[in-house]
Amino acid sequence: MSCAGPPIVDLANFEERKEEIKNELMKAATTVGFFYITNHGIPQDLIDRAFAINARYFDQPSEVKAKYPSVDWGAVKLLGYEVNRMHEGDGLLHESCIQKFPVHTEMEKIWPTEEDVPDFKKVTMEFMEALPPVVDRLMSLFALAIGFPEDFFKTITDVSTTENNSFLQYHKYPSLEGTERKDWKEGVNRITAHTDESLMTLLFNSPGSVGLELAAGKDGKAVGSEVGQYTVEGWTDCPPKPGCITVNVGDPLQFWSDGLLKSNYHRVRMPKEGEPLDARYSIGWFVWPKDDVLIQGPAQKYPPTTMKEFMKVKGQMYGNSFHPDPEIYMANQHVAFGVPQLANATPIPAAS
Ligand SMILES: O=C(O)CCC(=O)C(=O)O
Ligand SMILES: [Fe+2]
Repeated sequence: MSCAGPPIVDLANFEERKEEIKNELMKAATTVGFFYITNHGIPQDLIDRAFAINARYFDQPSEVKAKYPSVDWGAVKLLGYEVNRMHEGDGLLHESCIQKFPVHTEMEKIWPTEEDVPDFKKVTMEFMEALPPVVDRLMSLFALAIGFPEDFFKTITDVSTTENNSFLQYHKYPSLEGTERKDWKEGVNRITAHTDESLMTLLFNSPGSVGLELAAGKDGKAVGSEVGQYTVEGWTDCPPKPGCITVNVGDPLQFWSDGLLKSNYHRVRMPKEGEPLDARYSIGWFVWPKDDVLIQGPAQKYPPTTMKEFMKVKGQMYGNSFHPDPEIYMANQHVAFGVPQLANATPIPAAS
């Protein structure tokens, strides 16, 4: 097992160890912006079943997946199936589908039927229900550390109301077997460099999956602000760890903490020489604050905003890159997701 990657924070005996855990979380979140959690309470068997459903969903023929397309939905667009191609009409680089709690009635159009993907709804619901308690524990400690009441984020992210926007995203990065490495254009990634628009993301990567990288803290450097010129430097691997969930800070938490907690760049790069070319699966739980809640830290370092306003500025789901320097951040707003990789992309054959 590799020792690389962000720190591991052990959540065992949470109630008795709150102070210690808070300090460890803050150390990671204020530097790397990423950390692993262990003893998080989510049974491995449930995670395995969610991954099995993930594969079962994406293994359906395109016509089946096309029955459950994305729909515009308030400030956060998309529910349902989405694809990201290297270039219009070329090979598939990444597919995803988004699920929310059924308190959102739009979900009725999104759940695949039992015939199409048996057990999809059952397992997805069981998995989603297991996640908020983990988020609440982490966010209660971040709230205290930032200077808010312990339950500050609990109300803002409460999943039981229709105002809630948190979502689960199943990802598949189709197999690259049969493609020629020399045909991969330089700079093409399975997911390009981005920061998350969520308050916080719980990321599940299947064992042995490669490619997640992060550019942490001061080593992450945005270069250029023109479309096609944008790069980030200082990448390090963030491999999956057995029994751990990868967690990262997102943009609104950086705002809410007056820049203390870092929403750092990350990406999924293409496999290196010798690494597996098979399909890669991951699952993200994107903790999303309610649309109209005022986002501002105790020191008011950044201008106040709301999720609705922030998403307008950020533009797209996989929008643009947040930079801790507000000037660079604003300058980067027009650098759309995928543009750098699309501009020079070489086709790879479509996955079957
Ligand atoms: O698939 C992964 O490991 C990363 C996905 C990701 O960064 C995202 O969905 O925001
Ligand atoms: Fe991300």
